[in-house]
Amino acid sequence: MNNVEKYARGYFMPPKPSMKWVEKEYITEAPTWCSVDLRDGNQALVVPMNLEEKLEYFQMLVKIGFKEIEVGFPAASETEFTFLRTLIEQNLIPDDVTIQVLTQSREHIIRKTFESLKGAKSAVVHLYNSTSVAQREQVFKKSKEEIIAIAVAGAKLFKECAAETEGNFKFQYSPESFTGTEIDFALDICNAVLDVWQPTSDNKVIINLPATVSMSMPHVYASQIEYMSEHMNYRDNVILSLHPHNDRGSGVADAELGILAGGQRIEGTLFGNGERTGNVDIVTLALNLYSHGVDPKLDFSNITEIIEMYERVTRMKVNERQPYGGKLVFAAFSGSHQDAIAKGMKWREDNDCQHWTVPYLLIDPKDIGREYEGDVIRINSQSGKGGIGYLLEQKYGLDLPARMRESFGYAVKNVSDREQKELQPEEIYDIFVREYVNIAAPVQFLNYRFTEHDDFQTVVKVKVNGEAREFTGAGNGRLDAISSAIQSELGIRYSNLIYKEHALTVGSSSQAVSYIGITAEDGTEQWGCGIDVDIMTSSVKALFSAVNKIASQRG
Ligand SMILES: CC(=O)SCCNC(=O)CCNC(=O)[C@H](O)C(C)(C)COP(=O)(O)OP(=O)(O)OC[C@H]1O[C@@H](n2cnc3c(N)ncnc32)[C@H](O)[C@@H]1OP(=O)(O)O
Ligand SMILES: CC(C)C(=O)C(=O)O
Ligand SMILES: [Mg+2]
Repeated sequence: MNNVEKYARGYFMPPKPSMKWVEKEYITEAPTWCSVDLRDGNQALVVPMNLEEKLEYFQMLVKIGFKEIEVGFPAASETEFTFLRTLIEQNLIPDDVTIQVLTQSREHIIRKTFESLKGAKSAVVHLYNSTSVAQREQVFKKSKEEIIAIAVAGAKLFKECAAETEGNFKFQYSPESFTGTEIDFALDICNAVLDVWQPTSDNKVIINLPATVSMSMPHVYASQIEYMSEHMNYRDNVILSLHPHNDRGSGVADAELGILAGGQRIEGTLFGNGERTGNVDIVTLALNLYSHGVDPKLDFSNITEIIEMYERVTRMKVNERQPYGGKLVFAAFSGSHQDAIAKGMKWREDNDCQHWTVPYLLIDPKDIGREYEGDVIRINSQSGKGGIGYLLEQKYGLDLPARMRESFGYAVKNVSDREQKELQPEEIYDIFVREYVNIAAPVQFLNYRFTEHDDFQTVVKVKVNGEAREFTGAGNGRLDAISSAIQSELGIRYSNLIYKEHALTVGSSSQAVSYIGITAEDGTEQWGCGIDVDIMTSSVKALFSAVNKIASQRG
């Protein structure tokens, strides 16, 4: 790749850009959203959607809350035309939703477009022609004046057709390839169209400034938008719309800075489907606003359902790292992230938090229908005790002592590392049970009885390697008595007994769970867990589990 001299910047920075948008810190209210999924998105698909698919998609867009929807390019194909007729004739357009259709500035296409709109209560009719240097020179081979004439002729025909067609029509004009157009020429052509349409406060016109191909860094696009916004005639009666594509990966940034610079309306698609690298992703834009505490006026509370429909009817895939929608965007595999998330969640439970501040999670996954369990803390060899412990606690109600979490964390990581795979919660639970719970070999605990005088005396029935035996011992508590019986009968010494117990609130609520940690003579710490309906028995089982780990290592 050594042809860099082949390339040069092809955009036009406005003269003396004032860049007032830089001083604005954030977007204070949602723009008007216009979905172009069924037009720009559809025209980019390998197999464009059929009638039923477009209908299903339209209904989902309505459910999400879009009030403006570009439903197609009616003159393009029979399916496009029939789709629009179906929406109108079957009365499928809610009263508060305005449909939009696109047309080139060519007489027969404009006439066909208005024909398709017969009977529509209201619609935005969208006219475009290309204005960039490259398109003027190479495609249209026309002067600036001739390009303006194409736009003006279309604009005039719009008025004529609208007058002949019953319905309430709003007009929209796009200088297509705006980002490769000299800024003053873009202004001239928009003003020429506005002169024809004569917008008023009751009948505003939409001027849509597309980054048909994104060519610059976002601050340039924002400066172009600000320039147009400040210099355009009839500005009060113009709705300034933006239509970013994502060629440089900056569609979202273009849209956000463009809004700061004066854009009032955004055209985009769900998950950024669209020509080449796509249109700007409205899910991201809307949820970015949401994350700042600004109501986006779109509802993505069931993103899974939206993705299911989107993938089925477009035959596209939502990338796993796609902001908000991607399967992995809330997932934390790495130990320190999991630990911080688990602590952050706990903090929220324990404190009266007004705002969401959980580390690493920009928004609460639950707000868009994602689950903490399965979507957030996921376990592999990069994970740590915090996340693993959190998962055991959330899903199985097992609240391990801190030091046991550490020991268990390493056990789980080792399995994941060895098997080179992610571990599911059930597999983690199985490892826990296998490693710690009610371990009965080589010593199988059967039952105990106590007598109490000055201290507690016990007789514990066990089987050692299958052979029945009775251990006896005494201590100043029941567990202490059993512990001394085990140590003297088995000849095993340990110290630093750590004990924790709680009721099992997940699953069967009548169970008690105990955890015991002991330090063997060689200094290693061993952990055991006992689960039983009786709390005393659960702690004895926990002790035997820990002792069995020392005993089995001893051979
Ligand atoms: C950036 C965008 O997304 S723009 C929208 C793009 N979407 C689409 O094109 C999808 C739907 N389009 C179609 O189905 C077809 O292109 C149709 C039906 C609209 C037109 O079909 P055709 O006339 O057969 O073909 P085509 O689009 O190639 O026409 C090109 C001609 O239109 C002219 N033209 C293209 N766009 C425009 C326009 N916006 N205004 C006026 N003339 C235009 C070209 O200069 C060319 O002229 P020429 O015949 O003198 O060379
Ligand atoms: C028709 C126009 C608005 C378009 O889709 C674009 O320029 O990308
Ligand atoms: Mg486009």
